[in-house]
Amino acid sequence: MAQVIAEVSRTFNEFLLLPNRTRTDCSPATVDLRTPLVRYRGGEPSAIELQSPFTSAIMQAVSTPELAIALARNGGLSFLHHNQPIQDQAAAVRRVKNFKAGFVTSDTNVHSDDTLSLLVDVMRRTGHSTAAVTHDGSASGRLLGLVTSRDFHPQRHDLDGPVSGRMIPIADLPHAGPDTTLSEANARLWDERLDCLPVLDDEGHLQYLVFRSDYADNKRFPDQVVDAAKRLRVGAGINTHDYQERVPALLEAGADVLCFDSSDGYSDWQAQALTWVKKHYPEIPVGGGNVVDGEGFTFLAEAGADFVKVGVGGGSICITRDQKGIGRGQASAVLDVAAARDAFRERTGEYVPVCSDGGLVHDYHVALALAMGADFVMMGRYFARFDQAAGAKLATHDGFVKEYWGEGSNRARNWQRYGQGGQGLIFEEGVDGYVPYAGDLNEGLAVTIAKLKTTMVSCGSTTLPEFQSTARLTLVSEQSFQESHANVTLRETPATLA
Ligand SMILES: NC(=O)C1=CN([C@@H]2O[C@H](COP(=O)(O)OP(=O)(O)OC[C@H]3O[C@@H](n4cnc5c(N)ncnc54)[C@H](O)[C@@H]3O)[C@@H](O)[C@H]2O)C=CC1
Ligand SMILES: O=c1[nH]c(=O)c2[nH+]cn([C@@H]3O[C@H](COP(=O)(O)O)[C@@H](O)[C@H]3O)c2[nH]1
Ligand SMILES: [K+]
Repeated sequence: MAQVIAEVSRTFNEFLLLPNRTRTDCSPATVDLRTPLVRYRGGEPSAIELQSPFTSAIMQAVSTPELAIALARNGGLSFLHHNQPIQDQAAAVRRVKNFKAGFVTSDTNVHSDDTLSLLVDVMRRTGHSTAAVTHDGSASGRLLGLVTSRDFHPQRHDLDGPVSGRMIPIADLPHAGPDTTLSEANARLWDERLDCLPVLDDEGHLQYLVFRSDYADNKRFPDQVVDAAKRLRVGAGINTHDYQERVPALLEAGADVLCFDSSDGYSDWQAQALTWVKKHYPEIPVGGGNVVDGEGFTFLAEAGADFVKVGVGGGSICITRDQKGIGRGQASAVLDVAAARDAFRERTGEYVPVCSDGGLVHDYHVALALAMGADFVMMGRYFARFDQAAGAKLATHDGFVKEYWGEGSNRARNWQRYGQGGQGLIFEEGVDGYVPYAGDLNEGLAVTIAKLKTTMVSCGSTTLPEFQSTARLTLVSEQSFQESHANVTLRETPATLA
């Protein structure tokens, strides 16, 4: 006979945190959000630590190289999606690993005989006003000169003339060699009063541009997640179909960590694939999932998973519960899995971090997931709203939106699902839609981090392990849920005090 779990399956909206005593040394400035990403033995540090407990979802609409760079600079980590050819995903990994703070690959490039009017078009398209003039018009061609929007004016200069007529030629242009460090480049920008310093290789080919206007930007990220060579860290999603080809290519490209991406990780496919990766590439950490209970967690931890992802059907674009009748309220799932993780540590001495994936609707849900035992969270909708995500930004009568679609939706054309038994996609497990546009990740995530730190201060915790072990949670009734929201008619515009 089927077994019925006695406990009701609960979501984050049903819980609130109780304040604990806050001591005077506990303030947002003293809160430390560091958290382990991968399995470690008690007493030893995790081989990869995040500086803040955020990862971005393994989704086409979310985890681009641009987003991965921005998130790693802010202390988190992205998992680049695998719903693309192996060489394309490897190239995306390389783009993140080759990122050098302050060293920009020029995106506004022309030939010396291109016209000024073409240059105006290129500048309009990229939004940048400094162009590299190279022998082949590419970002890595031999540098012939630089031309900026200040070097010509449509009323003074013939826009049909060549850019070479207005560029500053390389002979007169201060430039630097390939071994230049960022601090050396910045010193020259200030000492020589330059706006831009091109960095060339030994053959005179353009490598990067360093801009004075980025100076403050480079100092802004004290919490970057980097490898031993100070390169940003990046993760990559993999699947249980083509891992024997995909994993070596991703490792070659420099991926720091991998994660199996599946709606249901409690399967022999995933255990076999984990065993294979651990046997052939023991050096690379690899996460597994998704699961929703202790049984699924223990299965994957025993198969070698370096972290386990929790969540079936709770995501904002998910319709798995409607379609397959599979899933569990995310709060119940995280609590159950976290208990199994603690039991696994007791039994084996190994700590296998837990990730709460999907279904985080409000910023405070992140605090709840962490309090319930998650070591870090993964979010799709949240990151899809930012400039750095892949979806197009569209204007509506209510303001801007960004496109966001599920990996199980028709739009994702998820090849491994299409490939089943030679059939196409029989039914969708995700939707295709829009989320409100939220601007730049750097600014949006800073607000979420500030809220999380303030919540932890109210709960009297300066570290995540302390938060997890001392948090007190209460269930909310429908009535008290109503009480939580503002109950006045809101002004259309904020009031200003005289
Ligand atoms: N977290 C969630 O609640 C959900 C997530 N998704 C997302 O949708 C995407 C697709 O997920 P899934 O459909 O679960 O993909 P999947 O590739 O894990 O599974 C697809 C089907 O292939 C089977 N399978 C897996 N490996 C196999 C192998 N080596 N040989 C033969 N059959 C194999 C599975 O049992 C399943 O029936 C993922 O990006 C996932 O994250 C979709 C639905 C729900
Ligand atoms: O049922 C689903 N159908 C889909 O098409 C789909 N695509 C992604 N995912 C999962 O949702 C997570 C992101 O959820 P949020 O947008 O709520 O952060 C992701 O991290 C995934 O776990 C899907 N689930
Ligand atoms: K299963």
